Amino acid sequence: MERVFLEKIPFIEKINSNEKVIALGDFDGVHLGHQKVIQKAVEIAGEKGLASAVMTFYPHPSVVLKPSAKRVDFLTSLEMKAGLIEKLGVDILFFVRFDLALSQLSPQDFVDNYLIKLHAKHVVAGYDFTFGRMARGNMNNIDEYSRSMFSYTVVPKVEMFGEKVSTTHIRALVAKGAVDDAALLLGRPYRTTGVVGHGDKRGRTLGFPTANVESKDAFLLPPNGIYAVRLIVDGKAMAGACSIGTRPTFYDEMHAKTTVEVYVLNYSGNLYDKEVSIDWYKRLRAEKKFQSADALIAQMEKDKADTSGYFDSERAESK
Ligand SMILES: Cc1cc2nc3c(=O)[nH]c(=O)nc-3n(C[C@H](O)[C@H](O)[C@H](O)COP(=O)(O)O)c2cc1C
Ligand SMILES: Nc1ncnc2c1ncn2[C@@H]1O[C@H](COP(=O)(O)OP(=O)(O)OP(=O)(O)O)[C@@H](O)[C@H]1O
Repeated sequence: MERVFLEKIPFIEKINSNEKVIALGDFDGVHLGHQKVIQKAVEIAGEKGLASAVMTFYPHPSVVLKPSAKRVDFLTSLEMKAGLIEKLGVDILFFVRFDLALSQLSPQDFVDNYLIKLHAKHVVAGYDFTFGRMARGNMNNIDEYSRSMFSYTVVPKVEMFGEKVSTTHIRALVAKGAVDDAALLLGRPYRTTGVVGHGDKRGRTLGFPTANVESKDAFLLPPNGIYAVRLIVDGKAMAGACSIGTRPTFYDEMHAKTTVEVYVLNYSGNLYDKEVSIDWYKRLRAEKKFQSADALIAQMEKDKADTSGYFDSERAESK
């Protein structure tokens, strides 16, 4: 898949002249609704013998339109988003720089300067997609702006649990720890990425060495607690119990710092400085302050058993 960053109009020299079917949207999370929109574009491109493309925006429009609300709750980094879109069979991914100037374009200027210039022959978006200043352009009036240069398809609402599958809903689920429900809407487990740093090295003295995962991207993290996860290292997925929290057994509130640590089941080896991903499957319990290290160890034994139990039953179900 070709990745093209479009910084400023005119960017015409960057564009190949292939006629395209373009799917439009922000696509944070690439959830089931987004997948439907993108798959539709790939399918129509196949039928018409055109190239398939996705147009997305960076940074996220809310970063520009509401700078006061510092966003730290993205479901996917730019890199993850691109990887997921690539898997859907898309030929070209356009990242359009979203700035105030872009937000002020009229719907007609957006259509002229982006869709027509990029040689769109067909456009696909969800039923609630909007474009142009004050969100005046939408899928009911897009035809008025198209200059008869492209046709279009509107993807109807994809629903689950009786409501629209949306990034807003998935963020709310992750934020309350319902990572199992979030996975149903994403079509895969919720994933965060990071690098394994050097923790306090206390874990091994407790008999539970942990990989402390430090993220550079502004991912949304589930709330403090213990989770059944898979840690992905060098392409290999390993079951683990993940603790996210301030370790109240060892640190008082004054010294509390949130860490994300994974105890990988049945593993001994060195994970320091590795780039890893965490797939979040199931919240097991809240974080607690224990009266002694021994009491914490007893609970961690139980967490380990609960994690094994969770993945055993998951395996049995998928057979
Ligand atoms: C499965 C698991 C459950 C944990 N549960 C708690 C807990 O309930 N309370 C707590 O204070 N710390 C908890 N921890 C965090 C431990 O205190 C932490 O792993 C230990 O202090 C080692 O820290 P270090 O990796 O920075 O050396 C848990 C860790 C794991 C792996
Ligand atoms: N559940 C859905 N069903 C059909 N189309 C959808 C659905 N969710 C998103 N889309 C479409 O996918 C594209 C990208 O949507 P967008 O990134 O705005 O996400 P969203 O999930 O609707 O997010 P938000 O919760 O922020 O409104 C748009 O064309 C949008 O209309």
